[in-house]
Amino acid sequence: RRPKHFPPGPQTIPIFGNLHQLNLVNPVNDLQKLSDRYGKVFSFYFGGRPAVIITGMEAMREALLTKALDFAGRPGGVLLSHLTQGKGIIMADYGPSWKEHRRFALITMRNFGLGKQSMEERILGEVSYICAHLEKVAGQTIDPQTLFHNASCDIICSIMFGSRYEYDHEFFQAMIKMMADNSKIANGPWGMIYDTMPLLRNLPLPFQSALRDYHTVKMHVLDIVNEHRATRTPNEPRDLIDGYLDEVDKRGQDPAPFDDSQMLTMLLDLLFAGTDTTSNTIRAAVLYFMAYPDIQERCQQEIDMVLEGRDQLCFEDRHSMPYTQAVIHETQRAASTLPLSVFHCTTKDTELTGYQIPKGTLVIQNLSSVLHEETQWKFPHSFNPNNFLNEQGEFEKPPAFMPFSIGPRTCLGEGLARMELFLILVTLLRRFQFIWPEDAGEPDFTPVFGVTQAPKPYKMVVKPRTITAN
Ligand code: HEM
Repeated sequence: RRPKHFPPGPQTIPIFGNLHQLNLVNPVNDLQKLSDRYGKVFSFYFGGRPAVIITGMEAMREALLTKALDFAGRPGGVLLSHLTQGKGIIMADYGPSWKEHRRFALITMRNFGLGKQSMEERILGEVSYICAHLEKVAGQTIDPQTLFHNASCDIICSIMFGSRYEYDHEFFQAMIKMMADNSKIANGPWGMIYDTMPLLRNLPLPFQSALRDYHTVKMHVLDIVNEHRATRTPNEPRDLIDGYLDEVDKRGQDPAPFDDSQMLTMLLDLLFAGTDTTSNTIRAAVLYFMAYPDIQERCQQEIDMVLEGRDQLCFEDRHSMPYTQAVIHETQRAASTLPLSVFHCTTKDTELTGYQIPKGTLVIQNLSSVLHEETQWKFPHSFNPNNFLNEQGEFEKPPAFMPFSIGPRTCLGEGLARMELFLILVTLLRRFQFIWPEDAGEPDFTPVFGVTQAPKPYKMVVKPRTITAN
């Protein structure tokens, strides 16, 4: 039975709660239907555990901005928190350790060039590997998934480890596969079963491989940390790991909360959060370019005009490319890469839209509902860059654009991700034409659900463009 003044929701049954009312392969539509019936803030039982689902922009802003600290916790007892043991950043409890690691990661990424020339160079350097690969396969029909995953992951590796991997490196490939698999398991049916039925956790079910893979990558990253320890010069950080080791030195006898175990989880957090997210968004963008060749061509005309035969692009160029900016943002809106964000929990007894929510309640942000909310968008259900253009054709970002979430737990990598999306997609559009293969049927936009949602695997043909100087 729901507590008094708790948000309303569907009738529960023993053991399952409301789980039987969700399509576990992709629950987003079902959550939207339940909101249509019970309101923007409703409750749902995952087994015996109550969760509050937030739908739509107004309620989202009330929870994550107006009552930011009340809703800034992360839940324990779910697969992701078991993997990370509540350490690092993503699944860390709201408190001093999370705050200091988040601050450290943001400052260090800035010191290694975020917002400065060097981060642009790092990303553009990686883009040259993508272009070299695409030139080799020009005219052939290829699946771009691995290529974009490799590139996104390598950018994070270069910030953390000081060097990138060759795309065919054995460990690199294993790590990328682990991240894609774990993302699918963590928010898919097996993740739900793990989270709601603790009695099944020790059985040999697919979430066991998620736990095993996570440990394998962690051990490899530990080797990289130890190598850094042996070769570093204190106070001359080459990368994020050296920066962390300097921080531990600075803190002397009592380095808390900085230690090896926190560092490893933070490194895996950044790898995990920074790979699939960006790569799946790039893949969605290319799918839309092929499905809407007129939009692709209009971007290319704008890019050619702004760059005027210049070789190199820079992040500042985005201000002169309103249409292309609109297309990239529209991709993020339509792709809704983290449809249910990362789960939160309340840090104290609180209220939302008049309902009472006790401390420790699981909170799920339906970000996808905001990105498609009918009262917030000119064209909520179709792919249309005009969602981000005003009547003068200028780029404008509506307040309901929140793919990175909002509030104190908002995506730590937003700045990096926005720079990557712009530099990678604009360079690719400038150099190549993306063509939907003739024998591939109609493009299918149905997403594959996970912590990070992805387009279904697809094939594409690339053709090098002749850049026209204006
Ligand atoms: C298109 C790309 C990306 C999208 C759409 C995205 C989206 C998100 C979202 C929705 C959250 C959850 C926020 C919340 O709980 O309220 C999040 C958290 C996070 N993201 Fe991203 N992200 C992207 C790229 C990145 C990159 C490149 C990095 C790495 C540098 C990164 C690092 C993180 C971290 C560390 C968190 C946890 C923040 C915390 O708990 O304090 N993300 N991201």
